[in-house]
Amino acid sequence: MERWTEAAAAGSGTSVARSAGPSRSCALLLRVRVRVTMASSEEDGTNGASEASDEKEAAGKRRRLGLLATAWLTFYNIAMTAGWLVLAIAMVRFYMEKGTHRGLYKSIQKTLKFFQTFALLEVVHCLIGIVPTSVLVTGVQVSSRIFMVWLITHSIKPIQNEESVVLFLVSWTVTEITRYSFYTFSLLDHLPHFIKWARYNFFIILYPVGVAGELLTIYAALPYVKKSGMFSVRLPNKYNVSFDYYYFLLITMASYIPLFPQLYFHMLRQRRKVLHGEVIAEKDD
Ligand SMILES: CCCCCCCCCCCCC/C=C/C(=O)SCCNC(=O)CCNC(=O)[C@H](O)C(C)(C)COP(=O)(O)OP(=O)(O)OC[C@H]1O[C@@H](n2cnc3c(N)ncnc32)[C@H](O)[C@@H]1OP(=O)(O)O
Repeated sequence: MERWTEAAAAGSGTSVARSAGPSRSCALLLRVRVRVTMASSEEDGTNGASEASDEKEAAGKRRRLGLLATAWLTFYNIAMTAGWLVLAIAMVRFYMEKGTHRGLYKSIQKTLKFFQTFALLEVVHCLIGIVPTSVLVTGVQVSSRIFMVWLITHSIKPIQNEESVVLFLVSWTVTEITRYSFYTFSLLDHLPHFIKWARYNFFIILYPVGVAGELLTIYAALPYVKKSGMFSVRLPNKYNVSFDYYYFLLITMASYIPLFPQLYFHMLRQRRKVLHGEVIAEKDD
């Protein structure tokens, strides 16, 4: 039988770490979640009491979040789950009808662009403190997706039929259906175990597969970018500034090396915390 308690490790003893103000996500507060493992619910006979306290905790969490924020997040997560589901259905239908991935991106691009761009709001959610997530981690995750959608796949038409595009599209889609439905059911206090399990297990495979798809797609774009000189600014010009998109892409690819492991290990820590109740001490930002 497990029960969660949260304590701020700033020497303040047992103050609750989950406050919903902007300072929540920005303060360098060390959040420590302590799992109190009880001998067994049958032995101590506290099963009912513990369930009641879980419910109280959930109700307290909702109160702290505020009705408006909860309503907005519920709407947002339902809309995003629906959007990515529409995308999944469109991809499966396309493949079943055409039997090839060629033309797939073109057929789903509008939906993809809309919902992936809408996800910029996630950074706003962190900034205003209505979700307890790091602005930095969310920012890197969302900006790399926006970059892939707008500055790579949308802008460089010849690569839209690459197999690697399918690789990241499928990884993103499965991930997002799971993730947004996880948030929705959590907010509604009816989280099926399978969704929780999927949220914190699928990423183990989908994250590397998605990143491989992204890197291979950028790699495929390099010759076109070099040849066309797109998004590049050459000297001489009146601002005396030069920018080479080709080298920018090489630097971006290299930046996956330090950044991706951080996101992956963040998710592994979340997994240990949520599925196995391990004690985690982590800086929020
Ligand atoms: C300009 C160019 C820039 C280029 C940069 C290049 C470098 C990039 C390198 C890395 C590239 C990565 C590319 C990504 C590829 C893919 O996505 S591949 C597919 C697989 N992907 C994944 O599995 C993604 C996994 N990532 C995520 O889940 C998130 O993006 C995250 C930010 C990493 C998630 O972290 P976090 O939010 O901390 O985890 P959770 O456990 O889900 O949430 C923590 C708590 O926050 C609550 N919450 C969060 N969001 C919401 C919400 N929308 N609604 C309600 N609640 C929310 C959540 O419930 C948790 O609360 P508690 O349960 O109370 O703790």
